[in-house]
Amino acid sequence: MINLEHVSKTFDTASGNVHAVKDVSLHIEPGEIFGIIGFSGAGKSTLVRCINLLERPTSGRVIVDGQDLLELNEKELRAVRKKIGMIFQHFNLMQSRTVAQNIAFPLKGSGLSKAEIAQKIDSLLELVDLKDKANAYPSQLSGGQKQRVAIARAMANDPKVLLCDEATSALDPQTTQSILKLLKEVNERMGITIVLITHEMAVIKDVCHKVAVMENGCVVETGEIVEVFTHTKHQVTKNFIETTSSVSRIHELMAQDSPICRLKAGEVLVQLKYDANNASEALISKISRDYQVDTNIIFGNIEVIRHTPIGDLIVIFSGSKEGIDQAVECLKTNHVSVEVLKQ
Ligand SMILES: Nc1ncnc2c1ncn2[C@@H]1O[C@H](COP(=O)(O)OP(=O)(O)OP(=O)(O)O)[C@@H](O)[C@H]1O
Repeated sequence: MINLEHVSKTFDTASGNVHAVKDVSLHIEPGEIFGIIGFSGAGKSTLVRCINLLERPTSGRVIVDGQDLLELNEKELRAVRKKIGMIFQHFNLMQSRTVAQNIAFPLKGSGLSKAEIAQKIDSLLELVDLKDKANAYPSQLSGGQKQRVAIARAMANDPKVLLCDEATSALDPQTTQSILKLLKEVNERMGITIVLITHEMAVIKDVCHKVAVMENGCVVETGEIVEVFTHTKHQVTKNFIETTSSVSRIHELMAQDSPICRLKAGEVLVQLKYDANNASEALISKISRDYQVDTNIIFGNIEVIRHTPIGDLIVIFSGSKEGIDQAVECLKTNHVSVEVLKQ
């Protein structure tokens, strides 16, 4: 659906060049919810704005639904942009217009009759559950309701793609959940491809199928969400995942030299990560049997991401050095991620 090929964007500023996006290539499948996560300034917004050419890349290709956007003239680009809706952190609603007028705005020049537009607004209000607010003004709405209006407006032209730039960052956790649920519904019911920027891993975990992690203008890691959570490659990704997991407390406990992670001679403290396909319980009894390695589970966490249970365990292995090495190898061969924290 969306192909970004070697996309770079450099801003020419008074204080020199800013390389906001550096040689990014991404492939986003139709119907996918694709998350882009990174800390402030990583280049997320610039990259997403390259998808509808709100920013023109300095180099590279942007292909949406088979069309190379950089080769289109203004008129062709306007037509393509209608099929790419966008929502923003601060909603960008027109304050002097009602909810219904805001939603109707993108339908100007669409050729639809007044009755057809009224019907369309009605069904969009129903979709975002705001039927009773058609004549309200944005100032009379809560943040979550404003974002619902923005979603309805972005959907007015039946887009194929919806770009969400920090769409939940200004909302409280409960409202965030309700907006994410609505985005999931839009994706599942209408098959709309969603590209979602955030700096919160919890948002990615809740709704995305795939994720790209950005740092300093580059994509440093990308993949299926379960794979990225269970076989994390890059330190930035680890830092983001730690914000959503209680298991990361182990690092604090180690720094405090807590008694629960003090080791006796020959013991090793490890973190195991696994998904439902390689559940570690059976493997733990296997390594105990085959290599005489005892496993003491200190604490752990199991959560369900994209219908897949993902486990994260902190354990102490005790046994011979050779036995522990073989046990670690056995776990890795069975696709359990093993990180030695202390030995
Ligand atoms: N129009 C612009 N002119 C000059 N520099 C810009 C412009 N837009 C963005 N930048 C710079 O590009 C870099 C990436 O910014 P961008 O907004 O894409 O990052 P981000 O990851 O979305 O950050 P945030 O989460 O804070 O929005 C930053 O250093 C920013 O200052």
